[in-house]
Amino acid sequence: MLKVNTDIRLLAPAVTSADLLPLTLRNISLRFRTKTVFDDFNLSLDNTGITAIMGPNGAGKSLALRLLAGLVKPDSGFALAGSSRYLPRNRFAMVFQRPVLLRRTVEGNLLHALKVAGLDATERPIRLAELLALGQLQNLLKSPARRLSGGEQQRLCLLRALASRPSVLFLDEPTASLDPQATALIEDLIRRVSACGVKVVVVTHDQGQAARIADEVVFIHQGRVLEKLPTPEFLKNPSTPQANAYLAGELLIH
Ligand SMILES: Nc1ncnc2c1ncn2[C@@H]1O[C@H](COP(=O)(O)OP(=O)(O)OP(=O)(O)O)[C@@H](O)[C@H]1O
Repeated sequence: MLKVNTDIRLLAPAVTSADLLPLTLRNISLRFRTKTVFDDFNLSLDNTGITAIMGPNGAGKSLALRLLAGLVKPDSGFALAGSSRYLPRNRFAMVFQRPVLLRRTVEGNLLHALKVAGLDATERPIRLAELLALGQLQNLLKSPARRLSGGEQQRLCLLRALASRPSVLFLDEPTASLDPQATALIEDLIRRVSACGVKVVVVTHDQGQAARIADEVVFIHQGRVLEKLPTPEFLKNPSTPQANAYLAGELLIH
């Protein structure tokens, strides 16, 4: 475990996230051929902490995350960061459910990310060592990234996302296929990133994970936000029958 001041030097956003909040989706419509995913979808995230997006399969969670991050363009409506329709993609970072890593070593992947983040060549080795320590990957420095275990790959993806010291971190089911120990390491990192002032938005199906790390939960069902509540309240006392059924593990088809 690194010290608090090291965390801040490593993880605090290069520019505070304050001007990017709320993250907003306004009057979004999105359809694929015959399927309408969103029809006048609205969402506003003003909480500076960790927001979990939950909901059944196909509800629109991943697409909502991608719209917020500016990775998907809606048919109509728009995303806002703060009051601006210009989304500063260089201040956003995204980690996907399935790690996508370069065919290089752990070191090669991180050095590439640090170069892209604009660090000059003399600074990169220092930051590389700090990031490796943060993710407990020092011993795997020279290993091909794609040969790592699922948990190690996901940790590397998270470190790579943090290389640019983003203001907002988007995570799409980052621990979906990981065991409890690997999940705990990722959650510890997410909590520390958030404590340093990075706005975190995470899609998860894991109620335990929401309870452990999220300050609030947004519940999406069939392309609509049905709930937006502090996590304990959502988990104990959701107000809609759909969220109750989802939390009880019932199939939500309609
Ligand atoms: N590129 C695409 N082409 C066609 N349909 C798509 C595309 N991307 C998403 N969809 C559809 O949009 C709907 C919402 O997708 P999304 O990935 O946001 O769901 P989700 O809530 O994240 O689900 P899950 O929990 O299963 O990951 C789904 O019905 C999905 O099949």
